[in-house]
Formats: sequence, C-alpha cells, structure tokens
Amino acid sequence: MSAQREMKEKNPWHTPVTIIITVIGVIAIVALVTVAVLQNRPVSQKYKYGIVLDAGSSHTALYIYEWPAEKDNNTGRVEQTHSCKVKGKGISSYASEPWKAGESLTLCMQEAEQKVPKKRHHETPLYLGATAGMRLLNMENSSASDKVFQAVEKALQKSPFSYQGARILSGQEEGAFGWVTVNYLDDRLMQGLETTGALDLGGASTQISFVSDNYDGSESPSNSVAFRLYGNDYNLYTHSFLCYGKDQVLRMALAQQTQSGPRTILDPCFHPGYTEIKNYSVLYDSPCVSDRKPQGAPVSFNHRGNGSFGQCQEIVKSVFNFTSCKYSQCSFNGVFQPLLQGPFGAFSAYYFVMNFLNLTDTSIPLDTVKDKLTRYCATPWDQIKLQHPNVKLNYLEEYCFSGTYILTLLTEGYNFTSESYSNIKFIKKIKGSDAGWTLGYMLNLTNMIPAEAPDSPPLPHAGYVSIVTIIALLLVVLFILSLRPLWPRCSKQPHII
Ligand SMILES: O=P(O)(O)OP(=O)(O)OP(=O)(O)OC[C@H]1O[C@@H](n2cnc3c(O)ncnc32)[C@H](O)[C@@H]1O
Ligand SMILES: [Ca+2]
Repeated sequence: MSAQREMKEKNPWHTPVTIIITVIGVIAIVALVTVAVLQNRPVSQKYKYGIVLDAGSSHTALYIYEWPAEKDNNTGRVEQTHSCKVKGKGISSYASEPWKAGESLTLCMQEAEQKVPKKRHHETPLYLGATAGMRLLNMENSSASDKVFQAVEKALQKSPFSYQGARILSGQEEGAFGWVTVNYLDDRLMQGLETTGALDLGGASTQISFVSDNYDGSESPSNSVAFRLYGNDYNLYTHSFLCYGKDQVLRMALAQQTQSGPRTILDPCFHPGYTEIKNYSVLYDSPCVSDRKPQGAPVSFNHRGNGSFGQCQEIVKSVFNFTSCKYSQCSFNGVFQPLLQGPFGAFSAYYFVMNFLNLTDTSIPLDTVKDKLTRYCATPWDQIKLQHPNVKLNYLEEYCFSGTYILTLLTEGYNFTSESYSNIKFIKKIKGSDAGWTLGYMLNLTNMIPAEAPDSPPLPHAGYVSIVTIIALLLVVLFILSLRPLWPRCSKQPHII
C-alpha cells in the first residue's frame, strides 16, 4: 500500500504542475498551428475589372476582364468574365450617320453595368480601340472618322466607368497585343517559355507576329517590337497587312474579275448555282479597290459561282505581289519576314472559317485539306444551303472563298510548308478568354505585366503550413522527451504480494 503511494508520488505525470504544463504546451502548439493556417489562408477574393471595346471593321465587341484585387501587377490571373457582341456592323460603317455609332454601343454598355459590381464601376477602366475599318475610313475621309469617334466618345463618357479614351490602334500594336494575349493566357511569358506566334485574320486587315531567333529587328525596324516582360527580353516580329482581311480581299478578288466592267462574272470562289446581282459602286467603295473601278461600267453585275478551288486559288494569288523584295526574305508585297519559327495560334476569321469547314485539325496533311476544300467548293449552292439551314447566308456563301484565301495566305503568303502547317493551331479561346488584341492592350495600359519577374514568397502556402506543423510536432516530441528523467521506471516496480 505504502509502495503504491510512493510510486504515485514519484510519477511526475500525476502531479498537478506537470499536468498544467502539458495542457498549456499542447494548447500553445495547437494555437500556433491554427494561427499559421488561418493567417496564411487566402482572404475572401475581391476583384477588379477592366473593359475593352474592340471596334473592328465588321463588328464591335465588348470584353470584361477580372482579376483578384490584391494581385494587380504580378501573377497572370486576368481572365475574361463576359463578352457582348454589339448588334449591327462595325463603327466605320456609320460614316454617314455617326450618331448611330454611339447608339449602337448602348445595349452592351448596359450589360456591362450589370456584370461589373456597382461599387467597382467608377474605378473600372474602359477603353475603345478601333482597327482596320477605322484606319481605312480615316484614310478615305478623316473628318467622317473624327465624327464617328466623337459620337462614340459621347456615348462612353455617359457610362459610370472610368473612360480612358477611344483611338485607332496602329497595325503594329494590333499584332503585338494579339501576341501578348496568346502568350499571357498560355502562361508562357511569366515562365519564360518558348512563345507562340499569333495569326489574326480580320475583315479588313490581317496580322502575323512571332519571335524568330535569327531576327534582331535591325533588318526592318518598322516590323520590330521589343518587350521586357517578367524579366525576359523579346524581340517580336510583327506585320499588319491593311486590305488583307477577308472582306477586303474578297473585294480585291472581285475587282480582279470585273476589270473590264462585265455584266456577268463566273466566279470560281463561289458555289455552282450561286447567283446574285451586285452593285459596282458598292463593290468599289473602299480604298483597297477604289482606284481600280472600271470606267463606264454598268450599275450592277450578275455574280455567279462555278466552284473551282484551283481557279479560285489563282485569282487569290493575283492579289499578292511577289515580284519585289529588298530584304533578305519577304512574305509578299515587298514586306520583310524572318524565318517562321515555333508554334502558332490562328484566331478570329482563321478559326471561324476553318471550324466551319471542319479543318481545324492541322495534323491532316495539307494536300488532304486542299482535296476537302476542292470538294466543298464544287458542291452546288442549293445543296450547301440545305445542309446548313441555320448558318447566316452572308457567311455561308463565302466559306469556299475564305478557306481558299486562308490556305493561300498561309502557304504562298507567309511560306508555311506541308511540315510547318502542322505547327498552326486554330483557336478561338484560351482558358475561357478570347484570343485577340484586347487583353494584351488592357494589360499594357494598366501596367499589369511588370518588366521584371515579381518577388514571390520562398514557400507556397501549403509548404509553409506543413513546415509549421512538422516543427510543432517535433516540439511536442522534444517536450515529452525532456521529461524522460521523471518517467516511472516500470521494470523496477516493486512487486506487491
Ligand atoms: O480586325 P478587323 O479587320 O478590323 O475586322 P474585325 O475585327 O471586325 O473582324 P473579325 O475578326 O470580327 O471577323 C473577321 C471576319 O470574319 C467574319 N465572321 C465573323 N463571324 C463569322 C462566322 O461565324 N463565320 C464566318 N465569318 C465570320 C466577319 O464578318 C469578318 O469578315
Ligand atoms: Ca479584329
């Protein structure tokens, strides 16, 4: 009995002081881990917003971007959350009634007011960038283009957002920002990976932008844009071909076939059985063809199709000039182009057209692609209409021409070969955001891509919490071990008889 009491008295685990110390120690360690976890848990996200209006030649679109408020200028976290297609044509088509250009934006602006939380409205930057349609209108009639801008500005200034201005982008900017968008969304810039080239086909112009190792920018400085992004230097080659968007090339192809002012043309780029009456003055009402309007032509001509890919390609080739090149190498029209390099993303009309034609798979050999297009172009117009009852007729009638133009531009114009063709990916979106120049434009204007790589914490959140937990557990073990001299010696326990 006395030995039992003696042992109990000697056992430190049974003294109130040790129990209190142990409890306090455990509470302290649990508190330490809890604080570490809670303190470093991402706080509930607050977002910031930016809005860009893409005033293209054929239509205007509004894009809303969103990013976590505390990560303004380091990590690549800007995403497109909403887009709105403005009803009607591009703003340049309102040259004779400019107020309508402003009015046309109203519905999409109202939609944006609903999508962006009200308390963020006043701090949300709003930009409008116009491209080739306004470039052409500005060349043709600068006072008309000024009036369109005034009308657009008036409409945008009324919005609750922080309006930052409307302007025409240069072709260089349009190409370069498209490249920034694609590579930003692919996380290639922050990680310093090999970049993807950007191919953009609009209605009135087309852009090609890529980084080529053998290009330092000196041979044709006007085609060069230097960037320092996240600590990496890029020497980008970019060129925008005004009048080489698909709508203007179609005008050039028709101009080519109507030089003698005929009353009927049989166009190989349109399906057999296609027949429409077209107006000469409407066709030639663009600076891309206006100097070629035939003298003494009738008011209209009968535009008929005969569906021949081969003949269509000959007409399309005739809109390119391959004769003069004062550089080491050119694409077409005497424009310098370094050796093609790396993967390419082809978006906007490249995607619309190739997607419709089921030709986005670039592992299909180029010859097979041509065979498929040959068969498609030769299909009678009535049959095409029956097969695609839900496609807008003004799109449907042009896919044979557009497909032929795309293949000709890529192979004859830019010099993609049967092998390098497979480096092209036809894309519409990357991770939910549309490929196009708008995101790159906003990232640039809001200084959201830093020149130098951002400092990042040495450990990710999960790593930090794990280390704190392990250290805390080690402390518990150490604490227990430190009490070892006081542990009861079980083996020497007296036997009680
Ligand atoms: O860049 P710019 O030259 O200013 O022109 P844009 O911005 O208006 O040009 P888009 O990329 O929006 O469209 C390019 C062309 O594709 C046409 N397009 C748009 N959606 C299409 C679809 O679903 N199918 C076929 N063509 C389409 C459109 O009419 C234009 O001719
Ligand atoms: Ca465009």
